[in-house]
Amino acid sequence: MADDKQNIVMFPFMAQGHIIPFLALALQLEKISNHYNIIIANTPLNITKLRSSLPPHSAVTLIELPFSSTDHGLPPNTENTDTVPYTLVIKLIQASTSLKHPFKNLIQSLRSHKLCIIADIFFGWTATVAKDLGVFHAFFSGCGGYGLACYYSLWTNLPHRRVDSSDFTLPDFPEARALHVTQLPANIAEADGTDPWSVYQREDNFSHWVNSDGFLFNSVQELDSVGLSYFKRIFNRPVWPIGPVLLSTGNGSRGKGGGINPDLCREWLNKKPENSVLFVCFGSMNTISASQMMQLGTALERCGRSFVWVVRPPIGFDINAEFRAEEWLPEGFAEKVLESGRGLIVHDWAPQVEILSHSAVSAFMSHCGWNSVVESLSEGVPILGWPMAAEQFFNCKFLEEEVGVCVEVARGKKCEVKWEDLVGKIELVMDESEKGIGMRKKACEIRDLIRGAKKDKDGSSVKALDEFLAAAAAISSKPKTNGT
Ligand SMILES: O=c1ccn([C@@H]2O[C@H](COP(=O)(O)OP(=O)(O)O[C@H]3O[C@H](CO)[C@@H](O)[C@H](O)[C@H]3O)[C@@H](O)[C@H]2O)c(=O)[nH]1
Repeated sequence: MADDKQNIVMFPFMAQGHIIPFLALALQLEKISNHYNIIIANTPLNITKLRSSLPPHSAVTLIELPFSSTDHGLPPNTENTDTVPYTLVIKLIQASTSLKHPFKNLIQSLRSHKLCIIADIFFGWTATVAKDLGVFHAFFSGCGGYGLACYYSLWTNLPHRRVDSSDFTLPDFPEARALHVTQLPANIAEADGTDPWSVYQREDNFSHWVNSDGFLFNSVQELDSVGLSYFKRIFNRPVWPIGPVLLSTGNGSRGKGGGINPDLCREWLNKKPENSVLFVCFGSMNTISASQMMQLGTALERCGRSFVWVVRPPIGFDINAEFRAEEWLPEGFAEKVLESGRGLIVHDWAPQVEILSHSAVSAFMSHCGWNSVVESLSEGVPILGWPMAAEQFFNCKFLEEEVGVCVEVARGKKCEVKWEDLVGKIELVMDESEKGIGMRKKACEIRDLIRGAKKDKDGSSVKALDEFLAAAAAISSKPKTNGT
C-alpha cells in the first residue's frame, strides 16, 4: 500500500445492523477521496458476505481475522448474530474477545503507515489496543446519541436496581426523564452487575471507552443534540455526528441476500397509490412471538390497508427455518393477501431502503433499530414503534416524546398485543386525522433537516466528517512514541 495514503481500519461487530452502517461509511469514505486505504476487518464468514456486497469497482480491502465459533461453545459457523437465537448473542459477544490478538497483530503490521482505527461500540477493548500502540482510534456508533446515552447509562449505573418503583431516572442523563421498567431490554432488566452481559459491557467494553480519541455517530446534530452532548460530557472527547450513512440502491445484495427480488417489490409498489402502504419489518435479527404474530396478521387483515410484511418464524423456532404461514398466520391469510394483491408477505429479508424510498409507502412499523430509524426518517416516513431489544426502547421513546414522528404500538417480544389496538394505531398514523397529518408533516420536516445535514460542504454531517478526518490525519501523522 502506498505510504502517503492513510490506512483506515474499520472493525464492526458481527451483526448485520452493525456491519451495514460500517460498509456504508467505508463506501462513503472511498467516494470522498482516494487518499485512504479502507480496510474492513472481520471473521471469515462475514468477510465472505461482505465481499459479495462490495460494488464491483470498490477498492475497499477485506481482511479476515481467524475465528472458530466451536472453540467458544457456539454451533459451527456461528459468526453473526443473524444465525443464532437471541439467547446465544452474549456467547458470540464474549467469543469476540478472542479477536483481540489477531486484531492487535493486524494493527501492528500496518503501523508503519499513517493509521486510524474506526471500531464498533461493542469492541471497547480496541481502544486500549490502539492506545497501547499509539494509534488514533474512534468508535463508530450505529446507534443514535439519545438511545446510546440511555443504554450506556443503564449498564454503568443499573439505576432500576436501586429503586422500588417501576419508574426511575438516569443519574447522569436526566434529560431522558422517567423510564419505566417495561422499557428495559430483558438483559438490562435482569442485570445485577455480575451476570455475563454486565461483565462484558462493564469490563470488556465500556471501561475502555476512555482510551478512545472520539465518537462517530450515524446520527444528525440537529436531530439528536441532547444525546450526542451526553458523550461529550461524560468522556470529554469530540463527537462527530456524520449521519445518515446509508447503503443506497444499487449496492447489490445486502444482509442475508434478499427474500424477494427488488424489481418485483418495486413493481408491486408501483401499482399502489402514493402514501397508501404500510411497511412492517423488525430489523436484521428480531422476530415476535407466535401469539403476537397472529394478532399482527389479524390487524393487517382488518385494517384494510396495503402492506409489505417481512416475516420470520416466531420466537422459539429456528429463525432461519422455512416460514409456515398456515401455522403462524391467521387462517387463509396468505392466500387472501396473494389473491387480492393487498399485501406482500416477504420471507426473511426485503430491500428495506428501496421500499422506504418508494412514494407508495406511508408508514413503517419498526422495532426502532437505529438504522431503520434513519432510513425511515431520511424519507419522511413516520414510525409505528415496536421496540424489542437493546436501545430500541429509548429510540422509540425519543421519537415519540421528543421528535413527534412515532407512536409506540407494543413493547417487547413478550407483551400482550391486541389486534384492535394495532388497527387503532395504524389508523392514527395513516389516516387523515389531525394526529396522522401532523406526524407525517413532522416526519417530512425531519427528512429535510436530515438531508440538509448531508448537503454541500456546509451541512453539519459533512462538516463533522471533515473534522473527524482532519483530527485523524493530524494525530496519525505524528511519530508514535508509545507501543512496541
Ligand atoms: O428485511 C430486512 C431487514 C433489515 N434490513 C436492513 O438491516 C438493517 C437493520 O438495522 P436496524 O434497523 O438498526 O436493526 P438491527 O439489525 O436490530 O440493529 C442492531 O444495530 C442497531 C445499530 O447499532 C441498533 O440500533 C439495534 O438496536 C440493534 O439491534 C437496516 O439497514 C435495514 O435496512 C433490510 O434491508 N431488510
